[in-house]
Amino acid sequence: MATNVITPHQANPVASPTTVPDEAPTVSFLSNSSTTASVNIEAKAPIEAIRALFDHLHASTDDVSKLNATYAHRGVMKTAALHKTESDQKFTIDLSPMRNTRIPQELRDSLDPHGLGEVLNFFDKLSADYVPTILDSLSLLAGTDLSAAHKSYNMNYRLCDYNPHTADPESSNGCGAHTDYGTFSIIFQDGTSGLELEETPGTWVPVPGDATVVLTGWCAVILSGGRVSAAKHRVRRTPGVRRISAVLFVAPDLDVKLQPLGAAQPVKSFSDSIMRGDLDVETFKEVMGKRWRYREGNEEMENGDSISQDNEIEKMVWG
Ligand SMILES: O=C(O)CCC(=O)C(=O)O
Ligand SMILES: [Fe+2]
Repeated sequence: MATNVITPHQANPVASPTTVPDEAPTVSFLSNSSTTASVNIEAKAPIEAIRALFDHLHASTDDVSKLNATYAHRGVMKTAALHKTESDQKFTIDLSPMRNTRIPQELRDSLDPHGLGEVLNFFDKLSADYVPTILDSLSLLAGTDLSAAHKSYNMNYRLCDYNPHTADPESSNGCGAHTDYGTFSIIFQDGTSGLELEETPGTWVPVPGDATVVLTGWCAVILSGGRVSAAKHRVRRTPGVRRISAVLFVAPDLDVKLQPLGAAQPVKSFSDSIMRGDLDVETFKEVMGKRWRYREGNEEMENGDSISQDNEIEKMVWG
């Protein structure tokens, strides 16, 4: 497999000119405007297990109900795309590693043979193997140590099924344009293209379907004083084509104040409220999550609320 070099600032993601052996892992890049740091992700997501889990749940509304009952607050499997044409046309399963332990054993026993056990083991091992290394690389870009703000492993394990059988099978909207809220996300894909990065406003660059990418999010931008930038991205659907992805989201601890860390002057101009440290991760996550769920079709907005998640956040961050 070619080594894919992905940065949001590159006109075309291209195979690296350096020759790599066939078995070389796909390489992912964290990026800021002038520097890239590479992280070799050798892990391969259990795509077959993820597909099997979705197939089972699509066929068993009973198991979906049981799974969703383990997190009555928001549910675990999001199926709004079944009846809403205007929302993202995909199915999502959000597994919180903190909550996994609370899936009753009986349900684990019935879902593990359909892939759940393999999926959870994959993410648990992935986070143990890569989160510290990636935080170290990001700390170099940020010019400050980020590990102290990430002690509790505040993570989300997300599975996505861009399935042709949704309310609007012809829609190209798989996942609307957004910037992830946390520190970084690792995206695994099943070989199907569709993921795109925004290079300059309005210019979208496709990511090869077999690349594993690490994308930075808003929390990395703020904690690094603007030394790390975050890529806006989206997923386009090809009608009739199924696409499976798996994403590990890593965010700072919930009580961390979102302000530039360390003694160095920020390189971007942040809002007064960010500079004062008024906003903590938990509050930020709540604001981001509301807009996110609206786009996914899982929550209605109040009249007058902005539907554009990034505009709202940009106002909070840059003032
Ligand atoms: O499915 C993908 O490739 C990306 C999904 C994504 O960006 C997200 O869930 O935040
Ligand atoms: Fe994302």
